[in-house]
Amino acid sequence: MNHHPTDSSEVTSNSFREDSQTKTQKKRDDYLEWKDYFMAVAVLAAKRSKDPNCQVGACIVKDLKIVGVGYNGMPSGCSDDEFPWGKEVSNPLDEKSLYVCHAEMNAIINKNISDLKDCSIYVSLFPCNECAKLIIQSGIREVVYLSEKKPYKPKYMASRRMFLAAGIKCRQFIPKQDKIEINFTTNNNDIL
Ligand SMILES: Nc1ccn([C@H]2C[C@H](O)[C@@H](COP(=O)(O)O)O2)c(=O)n1
Repeated sequence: MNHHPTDSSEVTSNSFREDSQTKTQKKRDDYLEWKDYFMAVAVLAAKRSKDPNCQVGACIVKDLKIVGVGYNGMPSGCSDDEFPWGKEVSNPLDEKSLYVCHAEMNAIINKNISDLKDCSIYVSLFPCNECAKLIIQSGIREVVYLSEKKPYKPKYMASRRMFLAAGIKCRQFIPKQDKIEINFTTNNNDIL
């Protein structure tokens, strides 16, 4: 019996060709590396901060999964319109440092797993001594920071001292690229 290609078999062989083409296509190579991604999440979280002078974000990671995110802000129930954001002000009770929860503290408190043993924390600014204590006590083993302010200040020197003593790996993040772009353009028009 003679077999002539039918329309349907042509369709099948064409779609096979398309399929195998798609399969041999190389993956894109400008995707975000894990470390850049986690630091980008920390930097993005910082954009939620209402602090007029300094915005910090933190992202806690376990086995390449994000388990906590935070940024510096007033405690729950303490209105960020009413509590002071000032620094070195005449009334000592108006110092923001008395009230603000640091990004690392919020990320630790916001954790969605039972404990942070062996986690890494990505933070956009080097942690102060109070956050260093929290980081150590929570079981976090690695600190990756983007920048540091005044490393000679006792509160930052104390952090380094504690990290070293507690065996916490601490390193500065060197980004692959200076900038990443996020845009909210939708593909809605493609549907039409
Ligand atoms: N690792 C850090 C360092 C600082 N912060 C917060 C705390 C304050 O809101 C602000 C520092 O303000 P500044 O004294 O520089 O005006 O940043 C943090 O959350 N995490």
